Amino acid sequence: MPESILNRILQTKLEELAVFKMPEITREKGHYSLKKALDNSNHELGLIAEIKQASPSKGVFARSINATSVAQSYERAGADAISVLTDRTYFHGSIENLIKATNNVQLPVLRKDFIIDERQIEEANRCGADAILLIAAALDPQKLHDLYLAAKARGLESLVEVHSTDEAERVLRVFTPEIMGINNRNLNTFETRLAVTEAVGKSIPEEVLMVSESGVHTAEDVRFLRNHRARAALVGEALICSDSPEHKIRELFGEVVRNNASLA
Ligand SMILES: O=P(O)(O)OC[C@@H](O)[C@@H](O)c1c[nH]c2ccccc12
Repeated sequence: MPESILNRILQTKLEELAVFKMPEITREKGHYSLKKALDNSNHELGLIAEIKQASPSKGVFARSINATSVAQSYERAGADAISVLTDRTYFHGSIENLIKATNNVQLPVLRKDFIIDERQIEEANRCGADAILLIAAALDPQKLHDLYLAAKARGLESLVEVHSTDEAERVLRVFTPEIMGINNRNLNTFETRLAVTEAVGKSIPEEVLMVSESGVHTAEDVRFLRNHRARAALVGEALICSDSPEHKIRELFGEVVRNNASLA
């Protein structure tokens, strides 16, 4: 059987953690709430806009980016929150990009990485992050719950990511996260289908804020997700690859607002 990409990434994380050094900085600001920001979105569907330079499936999208100006352009265009990929090896991200984003926007910032150890949460907190990603496919549910509580103890929220009904049910047997993400992309094969949100969403309780992640490219995609109970979308590639992220955000999310306004 071919080795899965997720397993390869997790192996690299273990190697990185073996030589991990905690940054010697202290957090200098309070925490923004991701949940509140998404609940209070001005869009019909909340938006977490992601700073992502490359991915194992698609290669490099943006060779050099200025994380400060990208984060600010997302904020100007009305994003409710920012996600910053910090994995270097597979996604060309960095902790420096996380620090740039948290220092330069007044929005909640999510640290997007493969988090398997409490030290990565402490690091995220020191760098000013407000939330972290916890991936069900990478952690057993009990460990995931431990990390969720370790984040919460530091004032950080967690986006708990699942890709299948089975994964969702395994997490929900242990605890009910406040925010759950349904990744439309399979992290082993990278196949991406928005219908994953439709299917897996059925097993997510009403009170959980449900975020649909990956593969959102058009206003029609946004409408589809909204019609299938998603309350927010996490969008990376479509924004990074457009000439103007601001224009793209309006194209994706503006139309939904206009449609509804015309119904009123
Ligand atoms: O670039 P996209 O297709 O808009 O996807 C963004 C985001 O959902 C994706 O980067 C992502 C979702 N879950 C992850 C876990 C690890 C790394 C990356 C991800």
